Amino acid sequence: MPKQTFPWKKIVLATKNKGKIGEFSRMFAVFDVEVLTVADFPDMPDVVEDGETFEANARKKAETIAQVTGLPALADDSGLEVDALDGKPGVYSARFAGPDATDEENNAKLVSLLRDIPEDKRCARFVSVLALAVPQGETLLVRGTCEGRIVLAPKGENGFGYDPHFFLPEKQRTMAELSPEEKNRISHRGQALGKLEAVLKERFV
Ligand SMILES: O=P(O)(O)OP(=O)(O)OP(=O)(O)OC[C@H]1O[C@@H](n2cnc3c(O)ncnc32)[C@H](O)[C@@H]1O
Ligand SMILES: [Mg+2]
Repeated sequence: MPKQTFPWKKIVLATKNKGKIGEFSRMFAVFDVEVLTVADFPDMPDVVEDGETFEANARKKAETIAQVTGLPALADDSGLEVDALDGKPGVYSARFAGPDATDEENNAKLVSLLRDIPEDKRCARFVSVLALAVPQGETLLVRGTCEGRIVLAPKGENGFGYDPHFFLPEKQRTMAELSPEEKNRISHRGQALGKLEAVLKERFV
């Protein structure tokens, strides 16, 4: 199948998260663009995610990497919002259990906080904000969400992060039980990339 045209020849993924890189690589395979990551460049600065919103952090990551590489850069700032925890962990999802927390530690903290809350009160959503920064021009921001609920027992081997604890009622499976294609079709990241694609089509075709 011929690849769909893309406004640029190259794009840099401004993320160090292997799970995100895997998902984006698959999603970008339909476009005629070379996908690079920060690992392809020596001496990339570490971006401090000190914003109060997903938008602020995504913008900072994308603009920093676009500036140092001279290429369009796509960043994703994402996380989990649990209603019973007043939207936590939110922008702190990666560091929920501490500054260098692993996925396992973050999941253990999530489970410990929700243990006494009945399952029908454990509504949650994944949020992904994508920022596309181009060397000249305004940064584009889009937001995608995916609704579900938190289960205490992890299930599934796919995905990353909170996926084994994120249950999708309409699929009757956790996010980690979906194939990579299925996850991309319904996920917060897939939704956000769809919106970005629509904005790019409007601007550049
Ligand atoms: O900042 P970068 O380098 O992109 O990588 P990161 O892992 O630090 O990413 P974030 O700052 O955006 O933190 C998002 C956290 O939310 C969680 N998360 C985001 N998307 C997820 C998904 O699709 N499935 C499960 N957990 C996800 C995951 O634990 C991440 O550590
Ligand atoms: Mg991060």
